[in-house]
Amino acid sequence: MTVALNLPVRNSIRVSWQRSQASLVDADRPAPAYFDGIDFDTTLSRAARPVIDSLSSELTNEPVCIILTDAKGIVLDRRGGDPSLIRRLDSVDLAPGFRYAESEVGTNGIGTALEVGGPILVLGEEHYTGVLRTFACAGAPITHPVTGGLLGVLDITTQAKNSNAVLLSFAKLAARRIQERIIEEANALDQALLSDYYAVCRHTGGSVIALGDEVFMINAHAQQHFDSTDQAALIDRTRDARGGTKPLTLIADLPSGFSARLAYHPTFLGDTLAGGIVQIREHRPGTRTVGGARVPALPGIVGASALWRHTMQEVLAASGRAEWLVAEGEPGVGKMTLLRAVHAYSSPNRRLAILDADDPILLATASAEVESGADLFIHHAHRLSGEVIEGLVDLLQTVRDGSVARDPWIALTVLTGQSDEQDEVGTQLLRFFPRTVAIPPLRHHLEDIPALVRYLLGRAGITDVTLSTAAINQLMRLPWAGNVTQLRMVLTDVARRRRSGTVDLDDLPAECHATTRRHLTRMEALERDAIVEALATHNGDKTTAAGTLGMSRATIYRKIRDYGILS
Ligand SMILES: Nc1ncnc2c1ncn2[C@@H]1O[C@H](COP(=O)(O)OP(=O)(O)OP(=O)(O)O)[C@@H](O)[C@H]1O
Repeated sequence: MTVALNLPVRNSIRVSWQRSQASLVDADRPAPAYFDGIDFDTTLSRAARPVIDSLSSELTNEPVCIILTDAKGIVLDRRGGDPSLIRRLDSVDLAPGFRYAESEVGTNGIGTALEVGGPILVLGEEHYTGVLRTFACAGAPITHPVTGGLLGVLDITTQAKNSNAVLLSFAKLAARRIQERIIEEANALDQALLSDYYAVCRHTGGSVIALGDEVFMINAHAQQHFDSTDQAALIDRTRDARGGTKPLTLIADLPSGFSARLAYHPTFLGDTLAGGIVQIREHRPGTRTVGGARVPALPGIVGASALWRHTMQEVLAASGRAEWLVAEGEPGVGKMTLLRAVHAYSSPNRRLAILDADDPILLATASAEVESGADLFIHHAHRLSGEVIEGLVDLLQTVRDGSVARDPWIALTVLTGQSDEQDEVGTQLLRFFPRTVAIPPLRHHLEDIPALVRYLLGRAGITDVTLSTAAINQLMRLPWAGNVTQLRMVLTDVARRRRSGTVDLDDLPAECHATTRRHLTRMEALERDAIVEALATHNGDKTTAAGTLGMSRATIYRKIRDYGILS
């Protein structure tokens, strides 16, 4: 079907038809996109709920529906309406999750109100697509009363034959009522935040920042204590905490050379997050940097993030003091690599004997090495048997008693959490180690990924391949359950498939297109990879991808969400 753009219609409608045509909207079968995982705990949804509750209670079984959308036209809520109207709305996908943007379904009360930024009534034949011409829709935009930003649309839809001039007044009234509720809620949330902020300022007397939705406050103590460039760095760092619902500690590297620890605590009003309070605690100079000196570059070790440098500093400090050390962390975080590099730096003239817990002659080798004056490193100590642990305890006791010629430095690595769960024997071993350093998982220092990628590619002799910014950004969004080891394997895989040039987002293996942290079974991983492949083959078209996989549209949307596939 073609739309006659020269029909005698209102100017606003004709212009909307022209826009619809320019967007290549299918005038016969519009196909609004579907979005899963809608967040219902937003300022708009919270403010709209009671307004829509009250209006819709009067409209049950009336041929009128109230529809709320977000600023993109995605339907968030649909209420009221008799069964026949609901069926008809379902048949044109005017239902929660579908996007009623003008560019997708042509002229309509929702999309056109968003496009023109004002209220509009679209009556029957004024709709661009044929299937919508049996409806009349009045859409009124809802704007944020403080920022003026567009939040969504309140739309009233009925059948064209029931259309009535008051529809638009009704929609405008409801939109205004929602805006009033947004102000009421914002006031209450800001009050809660302000009261927490003053309480923390009074209680601590230190530097405090309050982070609200629309509010940012930094107290006088912080302004006096930090110069303007350090303040800018602090403010920048608080971005990572904004919106957090759990307490969080962040380290901020300041241009002055100091670093600060930021302790974030969320503030709630009932169940609603009002914002959060950040207390700024300065690190004593020397905790992360010795006398203001930078952490030395260690051969074979990459990473300049605050957290990674802090970790290096802790291991360096223990090794420098010859303090026996346990390095604890998830698999592949770099425990062994870091300990070896630190030892080579701190004690270049001493031999480090590296033993793995699975070594069947570990005990004999360890004794001989210590006797010969070597330092000792036991990797994966959480896997040591009780018998070997007992032998090691005896060996370490002998060393402590001063029975060996030269005091060795001894380090262990254990998997995260294992040092707390050791049995009696393990505890006896660990009591020789006064210091445990947590080696952070890669997801806690994602900012090191660009440097790690360059380093790992170079180390593998892959010099003709670089990663595009989009590909690097994608790597920096992943959970990396296998840490740096997993990153190394991904890069090897990438380089096998592309021997030179720039690796883009689509060249990354399927595991890099999903952000789920859940451990997937083999079958689930295969299914996830098949969905990623199908989406890539069909340029992200979920309906076609679902068809080729023999899935329904609803199933593919659910699986995309479950597997965290980035579409
Ligand atoms: N900061 C880093 N700089 C350079 N390479 C790193 C870094 N961290 C880890 N790697 C590399 O990642 C891989 C895994 O490191 P390593 O074997 O030290 O981890 P691990 O924590 O001891 O692992 P596991 O417990 O699984 O044995 C190695 O190839 C190592 O070179």
